[in-house]
Amino acid sequence: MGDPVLELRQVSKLYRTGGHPFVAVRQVDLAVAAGEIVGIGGPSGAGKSTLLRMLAAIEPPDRGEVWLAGEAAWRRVGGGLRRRVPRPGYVMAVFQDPPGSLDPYWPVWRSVTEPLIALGPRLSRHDRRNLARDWLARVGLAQVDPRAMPAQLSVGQCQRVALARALIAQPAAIVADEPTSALDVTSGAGIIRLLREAAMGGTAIVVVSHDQRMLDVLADRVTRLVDGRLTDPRS
Ligand SMILES: Nc1ncnc2c1ncn2[C@@H]1O[C@H](COP(=O)(O)OP(=O)(O)OP(=O)(O)O)[C@@H](O)[C@H]1O
Repeated sequence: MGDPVLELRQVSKLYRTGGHPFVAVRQVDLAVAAGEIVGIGGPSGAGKSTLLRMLAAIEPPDRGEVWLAGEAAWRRVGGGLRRRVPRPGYVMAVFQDPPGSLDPYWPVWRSVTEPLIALGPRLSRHDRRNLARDWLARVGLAQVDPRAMPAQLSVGQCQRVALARALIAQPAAIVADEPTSALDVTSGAGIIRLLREAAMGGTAIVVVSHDQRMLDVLADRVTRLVDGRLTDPRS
């Protein structure tokens, strides 16, 4: 088997609020292989979102290491840290606040197709709109005009736009924070199907949620984060 797509090695994260240190994530080890879906449950404030941000190499850990495809994601350069990902769009994140994670001044087509720009293909505005229309249909938003602005969409629709944006560049990994929280049962089932399809295509997926049933249905392996510590996987 090759290197894990995403890996945390003894990762800890500490926040200082009002001068008081608070350990949000404690010595977590986690490795996710290509095509694997890992679910992480746990109570509010357990550190799940913090863990996802570190898996996506958005935020560096204070202790331990994040590895992507067998390479350290953060390198010390001078006095600071430099982020290194194997390629643009290697890991795509879907955050908990879908409207807030879309640029409010961009039409939906632009947000959905943005990850493709970093990968190099020169696409006309016309092509980008058509591609966005296809991907919107795949996430159950065939009725949404790609020229719509985020403010014209519901929270659940924004959540699906964010998922289309994550899927479009066929990333090596997707990390998703409560990806079905704003959706009705049918739409949620559609998202679960899309994530499964992505995993069958080789994408490593980590989903955090309070919804234990959804995690049980979706994931190959479900674990829990409690007070920043990962408990033993249940399967
Ligand atoms: N940027 C930050 N600065 C200070 N404290 C933070 C920061 N981000 C998170 N925390 C704290 O770290 C802890 C874990 O937060 P986190 O959002 O990771 O939990 P969570 O399990 O995702 O919670 P929820 O399920 O409610 O979203 C919380 O106590 C939170 O207040």
